Amino acid sequence: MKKQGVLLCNLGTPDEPTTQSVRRYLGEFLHDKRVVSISRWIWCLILHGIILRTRPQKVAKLYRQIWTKEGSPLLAITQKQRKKLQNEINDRFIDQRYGKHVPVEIAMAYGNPSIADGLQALKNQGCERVIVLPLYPQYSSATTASIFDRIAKYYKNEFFVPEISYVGDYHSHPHYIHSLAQSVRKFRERHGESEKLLFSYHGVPQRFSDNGDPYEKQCRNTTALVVKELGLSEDDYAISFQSRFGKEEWVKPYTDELLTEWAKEGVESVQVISPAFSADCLETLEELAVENRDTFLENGGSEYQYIPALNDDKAHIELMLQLIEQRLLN
Ligand SMILES: C=CC1=C(C)c2cc3[nH]c(cc4nc(cc5[nH]c(cc1n2)c(C)c5CCC(=O)O)C(CCC(=O)O)=C4C)c(C)c3C=C
Ligand SMILES: [Fe+2]
Ligand SMILES: [Fe+2]
Repeated sequence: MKKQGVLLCNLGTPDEPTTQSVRRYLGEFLHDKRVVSISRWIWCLILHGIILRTRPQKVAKLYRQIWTKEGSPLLAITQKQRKKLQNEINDRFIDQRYGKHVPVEIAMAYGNPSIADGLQALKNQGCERVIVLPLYPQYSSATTASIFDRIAKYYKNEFFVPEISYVGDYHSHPHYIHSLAQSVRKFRERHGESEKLLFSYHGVPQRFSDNGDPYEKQCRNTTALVVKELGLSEDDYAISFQSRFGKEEWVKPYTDELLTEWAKEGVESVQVISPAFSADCLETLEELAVENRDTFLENGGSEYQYIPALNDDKAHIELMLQLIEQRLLN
């Protein structure tokens, strides 16, 4: 029986909310061809000449607003997810079912702990089979595939490559859909209903969809499935895309524009959920919960509430466990 291990992956975050640390993180992130694919020399000129000179200071200020005692929310939440998942694996005697201890490690595509750190930790524990779970419910080449690239890069220098089982996406997994629907229901039990429910996803350039990246389609499908489970009608909800970066066209509608339109049309209350994020981070805690809230209220809306990501909720850990158990070999 092969010893098996799990690698929980996410995007990554700076080590500190300082200009220097954010510059290092953005430098690594924005050099990835999966994220920005324009001609290298043109992009390096723009990146080093403009973006890395101006953006880090601005973004570090935003990180300082969401930073916690435990560090960046994205990393702190991923660490909690790991701990709870490991406890579940131990408590349910999954180890015994699969013969040997099943360790769970975390890794980030950019920053720390890196994909190489995570794979090295599993190697040190003797894993001959690795289940990679990118915590991106919807597949995108900018996210899921960039983790795949880093895994391949790590093994280029290794003599032994373990068997790898890779979770491509889980955008329509029944337990994921149910967990999202439950999170809306529970939020509404506590805070009451809003006029509109907005499903705001991190966007990608329109070019991605045109070239066959299934991300947008999967976001739309997740929304349709959650809406069906909640029994909402067309007027009750909408889908939108946030976090645009750069000058090209991104998939539409844009979250900030839709919120402005709604507020101007007289929509008074909105609740926003962001299903592409498995952990709250800068894009939800600052952009969605603060910036977009201001946009809605400044344009005439009166109530705006953000529904937190699934984070380390019991149902989310259960979903991860199901995704892993489907892939563990006896
Ligand atoms: C959830 C899926 C994500 C997709 C798809 C995605 C695509 C994508 N992102 C950028 C550029 C930036 N994203 C940034 C932050 C960020 N992005 C995601 C997730 C997805 N990105 C997360 C979880 C985070 C938050 C990280 C944190 O530390 O909290 C940033 C950094 C912040 C900033 O400078 O604004 C950039 C830049 C592109 C270009 C892209 C698709 C091509
Ligand atoms: Fe460069
Ligand atoms: Fe992003």
